[in-house]
Amino acid sequence: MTKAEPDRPVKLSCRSLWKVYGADAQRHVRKRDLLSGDPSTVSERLKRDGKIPAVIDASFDVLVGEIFVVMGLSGSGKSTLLRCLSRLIESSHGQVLLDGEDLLAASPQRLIELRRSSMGMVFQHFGLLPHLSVLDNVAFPLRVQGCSVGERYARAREMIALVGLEGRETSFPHQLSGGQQQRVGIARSLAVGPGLWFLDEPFSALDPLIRRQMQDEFLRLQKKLGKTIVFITHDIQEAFRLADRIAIMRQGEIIQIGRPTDILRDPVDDYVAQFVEDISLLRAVHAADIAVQSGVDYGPCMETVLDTVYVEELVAKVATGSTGFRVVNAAGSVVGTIDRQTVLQVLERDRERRH
Ligand SMILES: Nc1ncnc2c1ncn2[C@@H]1O[C@H](COP(=O)(O)OP(=O)(O)OP(=O)(O)O)[C@@H](O)[C@H]1O
Repeated sequence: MTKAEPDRPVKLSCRSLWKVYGADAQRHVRKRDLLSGDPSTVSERLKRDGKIPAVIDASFDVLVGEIFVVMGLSGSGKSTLLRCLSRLIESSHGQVLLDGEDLLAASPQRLIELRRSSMGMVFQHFGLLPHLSVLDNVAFPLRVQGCSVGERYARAREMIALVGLEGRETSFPHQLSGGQQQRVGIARSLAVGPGLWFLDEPFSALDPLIRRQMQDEFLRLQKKLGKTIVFITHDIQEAFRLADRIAIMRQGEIIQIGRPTDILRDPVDDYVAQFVEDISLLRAVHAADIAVQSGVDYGPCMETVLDTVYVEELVAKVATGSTGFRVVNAAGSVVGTIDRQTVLQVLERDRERRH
């Protein structure tokens, strides 16, 4: 298996993926044409020929256990990319490897198996079966897999509890709010225990408050489950809240891939810089990003914090008297320290870039 980081194997690998729409594109777009020049020139040529290059030469790796967010404006190609990755549609060219297995070469039978056992999918429109109860909706994919009644109801109840819908097992979709329906969709997609989870704008039909709650819920679930996730959104705030890494798409091309803090610090061009100008550094930079290996003791008002907390939290602590921080990871090992001054510098930098 390829390794992008020493201890994080690659779950999903996408190599030079293209999807071109248009009359007879599948027949008329030849692979050698796609490879006949630099991708931007090829894509301009395709457009002149009346084709729509929806995904242009996309390459990236998604690591085991990471939330990989694909972000872009409407029409930038996000859904098309996701559909090519899950092979809901056929790409025009490229390679998609799931745990090293070439998905684009998989037989229809193998694809069905993979979809049933290894991939979960959640879409914006919840896609629940209206005539089935919550319990039966969640148990449905297990029925398709051929699990016994006892087994599938037990698992479905477990998933319903996981998404906080205990007590609503006998309700029907129309009796639930949008947020609750999406929870059922999430429970259903998790029922088969997929290692890879595709989410296409799962919260965008929800109003802002519920959306925020669902994002928190999603992060809580992910902490527990540690799935590998490809998450599509057009909402930059959502992308920055959820992502381990973000891929930014513009007109079919991925123009930057990076951790939220790297994108903020070093946007690849003015387009990306404008996109992220409203994002607060305080909610994008984590303690781990500014910790240094110094071993300095900042005295009795030094606090211990997790490496995943945002600087926003550190600012609040500094305001109430903290003199510095000892930063630890989830296993409790010290990864570094942060002095009060560094926290205040991030605050200052955030003020400068937003004024
Ligand atoms: N079946 C199709 N036939 C022709 N063109 C298509 C088809 N599906 C998508 N497109 C075009 O491909 C481009 C990318 O569309 P896509 O739906 O992937 O974008 P998106 O970023 O997901 O947009 P949104 O956020 O609005 O869903 C658009 O120009 C769209 O019009």
